[in-house]
Amino acid sequence: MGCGMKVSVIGASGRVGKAAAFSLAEESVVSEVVLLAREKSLGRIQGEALDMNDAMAAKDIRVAITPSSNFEDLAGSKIVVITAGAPRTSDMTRMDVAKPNAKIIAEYSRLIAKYAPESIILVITNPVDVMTYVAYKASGFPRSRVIGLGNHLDSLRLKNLISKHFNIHVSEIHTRIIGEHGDHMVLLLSSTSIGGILVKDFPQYQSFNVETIVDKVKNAGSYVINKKGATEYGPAFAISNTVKTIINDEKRILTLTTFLDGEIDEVSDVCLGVPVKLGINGVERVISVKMTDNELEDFKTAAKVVKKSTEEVMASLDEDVKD
Ligand SMILES: NC(=O)c1ccc[n+]([C@@H]2O[C@H](COP(=O)([O-])OP(=O)(O)OC[C@H]3O[C@@H](n4cnc5c(N)ncnc54)[C@H](O)[C@@H]3O)[C@@H](O)[C@H]2O)c1
Repeated sequence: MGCGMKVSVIGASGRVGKAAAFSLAEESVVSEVVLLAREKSLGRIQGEALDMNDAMAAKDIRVAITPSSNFEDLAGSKIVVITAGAPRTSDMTRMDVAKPNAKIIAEYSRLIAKYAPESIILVITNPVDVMTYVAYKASGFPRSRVIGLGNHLDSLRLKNLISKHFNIHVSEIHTRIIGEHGDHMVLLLSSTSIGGILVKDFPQYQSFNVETIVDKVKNAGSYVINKKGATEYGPAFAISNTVKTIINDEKRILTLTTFLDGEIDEVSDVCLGVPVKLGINGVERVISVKMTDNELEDFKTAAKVVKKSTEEVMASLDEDVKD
């Protein structure tokens, strides 16, 4: 195979997992994608792998796509993406599935620590901020190597909406959502810029309704789930984008979930979405952003809410995960 790295996806029979695996297989920096699923889903992921192989041949891409239900196949992975989890229907909150998902994440994190002890874990399963905390504790990995997709997708959704409103190319939009990947997400409006100019200085800002935009981002996932049953392409590309940033050691600043230890207004012992500098070893550092008083207040509320949920979920797990 090429000189790229091995990436594994746990939960690859699911919609986000298979879309992410497909998107990862296309990345030139990835030499092997392992599709991992439970024994009962092995036939399905074998079919997915064959189908993906045909697509790669059409694009002249040489990549190994390995379907497996054997966790020993995690060995040598640079990154392990976890998308396994109980499904969330449009009437369920992300917290409704927190406790059952925490058991799944704890179990898989231990297996990752056993078979791929040098890897970076990228958690997708919701509620992603709480699940990242569970993966951090259960794996015993340093915090730099346990990351959640956090607000990356929220921030991409926001970029899209701002691009549409101002009718300016999406690559010119610099904006960020931090906090919880959920109801307590915080739009950093004060530092949002378009082509280097603060968004508030644009004439179209007069008709820019911040509350409506935030609501649209908050409900974007449920809206898609309602229409087509699941989100796939958005999360898949947000995942492959994050993986590529790590493998290429790009040092980009993405808004991902990480364990906080007082870097932002002394918020600690909780995993939340914040801007992080990302490189080959995972999170290099948390970027402390300048916020208005209101933004900071909202961020602290998000921290409080996620911490409370995390404590509830951790209390439901075995003793050895809580250490
Ligand atoms: N963080 C984000 O931005 C983001 C975006 C989209 C989806 N998600 C989350 O990703 C997860 C996957 O979503 P999906 O649409 O692919 O769901 P899905 O139901 O299509 O797939 C879930 C996968 O988990 C597996 N699974 C279910 N129960 C399991 C168990 N008890 N043990 C082991 N594996 C089990 C299934 O077999 C399947 O492979 C969900 O938690 C969803 O909320 C997060």
